Amino acid sequence: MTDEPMLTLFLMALVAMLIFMSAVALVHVRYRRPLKTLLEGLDECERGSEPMPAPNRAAPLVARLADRVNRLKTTNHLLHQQSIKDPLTGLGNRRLLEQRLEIALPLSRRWMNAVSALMIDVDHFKDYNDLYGHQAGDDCLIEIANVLRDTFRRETDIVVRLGGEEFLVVLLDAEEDDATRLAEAMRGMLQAVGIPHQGSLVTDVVTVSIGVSTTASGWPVSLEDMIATADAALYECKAKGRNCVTSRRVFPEPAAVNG
Ligand SMILES: Nc1nc2c(ncn2[C@@H]2O[C@H](COP(=O)(O)OP(=O)(O)OP(=O)(O)O)[C@@H](O)[C@H]2O)c(=O)[nH]1
Repeated sequence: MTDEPMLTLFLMALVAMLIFMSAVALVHVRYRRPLKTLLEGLDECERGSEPMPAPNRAAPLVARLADRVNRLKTTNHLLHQQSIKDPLTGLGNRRLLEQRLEIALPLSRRWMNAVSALMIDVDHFKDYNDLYGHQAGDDCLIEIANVLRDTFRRETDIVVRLGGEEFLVVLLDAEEDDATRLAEAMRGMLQAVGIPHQGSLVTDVVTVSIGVSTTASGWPVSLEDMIATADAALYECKAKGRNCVTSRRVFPEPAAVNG
């Protein structure tokens, strides 16, 4: 072989190698680096609620992926919010209550704080619906939810609609007399709002009956115990003629105390 074909071959190999290396560098800059940033961003996202950072000079595909991930995160957040909210009143629902109490009840027990639950039931609500119609009934429930929001304003107050015309409020670090006073305030405020209810046997406006249950400080109790006791207190209210507040203390099962 002469020198000339060898040189040509060498130059061709050099050009091929340069093309290959440029391609590798291009893939690295346009895809690998942004993808790495994207994956690091995904890890960050999983740890916190920060939006996904779009990598600098990202390849269009990678930027679109970051955008999709962010949209999915927003949708997930919205779905979660919807799953813990009552759509009619905007208050929380039972799932929210359970989520918050999972943390709050053990903490309250450890700090020896009393916890109170208020079971709130609208008086003669079936008659209200029958007289004014279902839509008016819905509006009435929304108005009651507003009175609840106005009464229970602490960040730690948990206010939910359990379903139908039943609401539950859980007050952390609230003794029986504080809880009863607040329940009375709510009952009075709703009566003062004066939503007409000509079908009520109590008075001519919408009223509520409230059963209050309070745990003994430092004792283990479950949400079920609190609801059952508040329900029993509510039953007493209804028997006494409605539009009133009755309270009871919650005592845990002996097994729970020993366990
Ligand atoms: N408008 C409306 N009505 C509802 C909703 N959920 C439940 N209800 C009605 O609430 C009424 C509850 O009736 P009852 O459980 O008999 O209670 P009540 O008539 O308030 O009787 P007392 O509690 O004993 O005073 C029923 O007529 C249900 O149809 C709702 O989301 N919207």
